[in-house]
Amino acid sequence: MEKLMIRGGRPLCGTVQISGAKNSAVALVPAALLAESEVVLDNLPIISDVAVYSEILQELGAVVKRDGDMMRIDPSKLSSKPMPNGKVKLLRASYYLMGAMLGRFGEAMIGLPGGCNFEPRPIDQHIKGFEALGATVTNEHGSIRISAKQLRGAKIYLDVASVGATINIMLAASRAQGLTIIENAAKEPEIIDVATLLNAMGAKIKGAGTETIRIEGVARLHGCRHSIIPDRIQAGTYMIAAAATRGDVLIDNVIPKHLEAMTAKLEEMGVQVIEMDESIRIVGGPGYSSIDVKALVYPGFPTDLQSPMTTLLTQAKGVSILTDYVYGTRFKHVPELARMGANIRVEGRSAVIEGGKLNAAKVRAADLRAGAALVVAALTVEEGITEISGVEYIDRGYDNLVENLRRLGADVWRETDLDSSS
Ligand SMILES: CC(=O)N[C@H]1[C@@H](OP(=O)(O)OP(=O)(O)OC[C@H]2O[C@@H](n3ccc(=O)[nH]c3=O)[C@H](O)[C@@H]2O)O[C@H](CO)[C@@H](O)[C@@H]1O
Ligand SMILES: C=C(OP(=O)(O)O)C(=O)O
Repeated sequence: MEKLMIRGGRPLCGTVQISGAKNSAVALVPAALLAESEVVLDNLPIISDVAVYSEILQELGAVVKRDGDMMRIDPSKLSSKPMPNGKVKLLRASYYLMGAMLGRFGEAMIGLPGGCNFEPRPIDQHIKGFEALGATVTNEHGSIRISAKQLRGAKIYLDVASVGATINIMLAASRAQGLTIIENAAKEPEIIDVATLLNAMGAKIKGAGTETIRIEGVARLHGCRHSIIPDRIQAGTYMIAAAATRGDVLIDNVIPKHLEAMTAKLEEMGVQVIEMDESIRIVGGPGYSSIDVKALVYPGFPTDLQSPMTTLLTQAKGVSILTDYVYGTRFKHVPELARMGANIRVEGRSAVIEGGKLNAAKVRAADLRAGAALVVAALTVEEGITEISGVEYIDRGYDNLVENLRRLGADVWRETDLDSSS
């Protein structure tokens, strides 16, 4: 295992290129399994979640070729195979194999997903959707077995606007007989990206990005070429890091519309945000005001930016309150920030943050965005070196992090974490 070493105190300055979105990529790669010929994905992020997914696809018999940010997936020789354990346990989004394999073969046997377990993350709405489509779903020793002689379109109301359930139902329903209507669907941009890919493969999906999605099932899907949308969470993290270090950073290859909640909150604090067509410039200032933030489903402030935003709020004057209405206990970054001198208390689903300087410390990333919060914190520290272990979580979602930060002037490097290997 490795750890990140950061000597902070330098304002980030320059330009950073944002890669394709993790949460799109981990859905688009399994979506390709529904095609009967080659799918080419461009602008894929180089992150461990995608690397693991490509290994899973090869175990299932797909031919996968990767060249930088491009991946060719030929699923024509794919076979239906149970995947109870192994790599599916390494990432959360392995649940998309359920919808993809069910759509392609009428059956799937997949182990329960792994990934960042910052709190219990049920998949009851995914299962409710598969059952509504006519599948039988059983839990066998921690694996989900799903089978259907013939998937049939249905009207499905989601109790919560779940990103994963919306996409999983779209995947399976693309190959069902007749019309599926998802009500109270999630509206995240990654859902539109998946629908765009599926439609390019021959699916008939309308309404993605709204709360009602209509999917007219088709008999077969074919290959295509698709470019993945930019990662709004990665972009938001760099926006936060630029503001926290009082820097001046141009964040390039973004869709500013996807970052409206982030932009609004930064402006409210007193950060200068300049939006262009495909980039956003952040100009930090000497002092920021405390604010309240509510993490909500899209287009609200994203829960995936809640942890790094907590760090930024330690740099504001006074008391800020950050409430997470999506994941009410996603606060594993808080005790680690406290080791760095932060004054934060968790009350119910809120973090109450009092502004103040942070110190260097040895800290541990317990999940992906908790890791991002610690990286931003370390960049603000004026004296000493912060050591962040648990880098494997950060590598799940940040393409080229160390190089990007170095190009922006940060003093950051990786070292072998001898403590974790002993
Ligand atoms: C791979 C991927 O895209 N991950 C994202 C996805 O996760 P994921 O798709 O797992 O998150 P969901 O949108 O499903 O979860 C939203 C809320 O619904 C609840 N819920 C969800 C499903 C279900 O069957 N039952 C249920 O109760 C969850 O506990 C949570 O409180 O959306 C989350 C919310 O934006 C993000 O934090 C994750 O980065
Ligand atoms: C929670 C996240 O991802 P996942 O759902 O893949 O664990 C995230 O990206 O912040």
